[in-house]
Amino acid sequence: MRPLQKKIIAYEQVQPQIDPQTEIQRSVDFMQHFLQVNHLKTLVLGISGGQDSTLTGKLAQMAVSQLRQQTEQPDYQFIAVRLPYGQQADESDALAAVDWINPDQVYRVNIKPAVDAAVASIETNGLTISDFNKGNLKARQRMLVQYAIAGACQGAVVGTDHAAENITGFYTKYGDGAADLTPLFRLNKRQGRQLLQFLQAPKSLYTKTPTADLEDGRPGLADEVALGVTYSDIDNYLEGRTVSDQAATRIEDWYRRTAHKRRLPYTVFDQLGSE
Ligand SMILES: NC(=O)c1ccc[n+]([C@@H]2O[C@H](COP(=O)([O-])OP(=O)(O)OC[C@H]3O[C@@H](n4cnc5c(N)ncnc54)[C@H](O)[C@@H]3O)[C@@H](O)[C@H]2O)c1
Ligand SMILES: Nc1ncnc2c1ncn2[C@@H]1O[C@H](COP(=O)(O)O)[C@@H](O)[C@H]1O
Ligand SMILES: O=P(O)(O)OP(=O)(O)O
Ligand SMILES: [Mg+2]
Repeated sequence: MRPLQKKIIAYEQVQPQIDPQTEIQRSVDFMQHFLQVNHLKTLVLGISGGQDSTLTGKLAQMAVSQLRQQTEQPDYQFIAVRLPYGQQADESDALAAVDWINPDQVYRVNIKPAVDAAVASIETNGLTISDFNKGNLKARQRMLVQYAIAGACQGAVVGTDHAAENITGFYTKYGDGAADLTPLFRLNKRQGRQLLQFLQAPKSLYTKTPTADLEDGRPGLADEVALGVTYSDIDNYLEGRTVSDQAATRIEDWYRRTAHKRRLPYTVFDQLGSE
């Protein structure tokens, strides 16, 4: 195994094989424990219609439903948040995901007015906000809304980050990368799919092409196209298998370039340039 591969696997804590039932219970137990020790009542998560939020949302709903039964406290709840930027092209997938999760509450906030207003205000200073940059602003606006909801409901924001996204830093810093707990951490993309299959999710939701869908000019751009490497290669790498030198180099390049996202902000005590 490549030396950096070994180091990354140790950090991401991915197992080469999993038992889906065990991992489902592990994430559910973790979320319940998190709520109880922090005296919080609500889990909040944006549901996009993609694989990761479908799985995380289902596990969050399972966690609070069981907790209500076990504790006889009715105030534990899961709030699913629909956060389209105007009209979402794959709205039907988002509705199918919400339908399957069957959340206690569903809120809907159109982020378009806030995002467009922010871009317009910033641009009055003579700056141009690129479509890519605006995409990250959308992700941050979604996070802002989720934190406002959590703040109003004794809640915590759940993140959907998992090993295959974490290793590549394929998320917006302080956007979808910001959360209070990440119950999928340790799983790669195919293991998340395994959990959805075990839970008998609609097949279309776990066979769907993963997309951040952030850019106006490239709607539904596949993560794998943006990354230049497939999830299959990333998953194999994380399971300690051999992948082509080209794929490994690409993955390790993403890993190095995004080191700043997997840590707290730099301070005067940091050795800059040492990562
Ligand atoms: N597919 C899409 O539609 C789409 C659109 C936008 C973004 N994305 C993805 O979302 C992710 C986010 O994009 P991003 O990483 O360009 O933006 P980001 O906002 O997550 O991170 C960039 C910011 O991090 C900070 N930063 C950069 N390098 C740093 C360093 N070495 N040390 C400390 N801070 C540093 C800077 O503030 C910079 O603006 C990417 O993986 C991108 O591909 C996808
Ligand atoms: N359109 C969306 N509605 C609600 N929540 C969303 C939407 N798009 C993204 N999200 C949330 O962000 C994460 C990350 O998405 P990626 O596809 O991995 O970029 C997603 O899991 C949702 O929680
Ligand atoms: O985060 P999601 O739910 O949008 O899943 P994907 O990353 O597969 O688009
Ligand atoms: Mg997505």
